[in-house]
Amino acid sequence: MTAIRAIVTDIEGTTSSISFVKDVLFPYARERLPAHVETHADHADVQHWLHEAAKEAGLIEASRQEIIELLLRWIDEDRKSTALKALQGMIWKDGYEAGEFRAHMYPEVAARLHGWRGEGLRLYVYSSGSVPAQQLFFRYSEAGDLSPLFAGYFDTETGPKRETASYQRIAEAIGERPEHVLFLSDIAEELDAAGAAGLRTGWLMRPPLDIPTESRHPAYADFDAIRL
Ligand SMILES: CSCCC(=O)C(=O)COP(=O)(O)O
Ligand SMILES: [Mg+2]
Repeated sequence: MTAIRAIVTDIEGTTSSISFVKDVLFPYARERLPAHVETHADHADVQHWLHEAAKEAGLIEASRQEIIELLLRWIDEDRKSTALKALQGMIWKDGYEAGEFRAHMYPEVAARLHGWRGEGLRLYVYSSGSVPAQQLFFRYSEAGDLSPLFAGYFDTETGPKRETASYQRIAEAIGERPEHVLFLSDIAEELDAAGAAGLRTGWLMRPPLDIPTESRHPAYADFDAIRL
């Protein structure tokens, strides 16, 4: 078997629970998004992402209020829009820094990440959340600051998570042949795309899911079960 030299992990459903993202992070951003956009309307980055959101929706000359309503709808639909994710990340920063929440980590994740680093593997994140949101997530985790463990972060600016070309770009960016890179996710379509790019894959099926006897990607109940 080819040696694994780098691991790229998804966040939601893989290192951390879906419910932390859906029941804590998304409502926090939803509640504060209108006021955040209004009070930061003169900031260049906020203006940029509002413009990008309107462009994505094909809205011409939309008012700020219309774009805010659009973004709230996208939060409800869990749309993986790069513009929405950038704005959500800015709002979550306030929550993390005020100590209102810490990012959930499944119990074995921190020790296993430390273990892989100790074995010389390079670790990366690929999530729909923006790169700044990912950095905050691991910096303010329930298991302490895990951000020093990661060599880099990728978001949808690299491409959608269900497209093969995104994984080809990631392998190229980290300077490894795809067969030396293991991608971990809970979503079969993401793993299919990574596998088609030649990456090794690991499907996290956390309890109460049962590990099937056969599956199209190697399936694991947690990080400790992963065999490199
Ligand atoms: C960076 S934490 C928030 C994650 C997020 O916004 C999201 O949509 C989850 O996407 P993932 O690709 O990690 O499943
Ligand atoms: Mg996921």
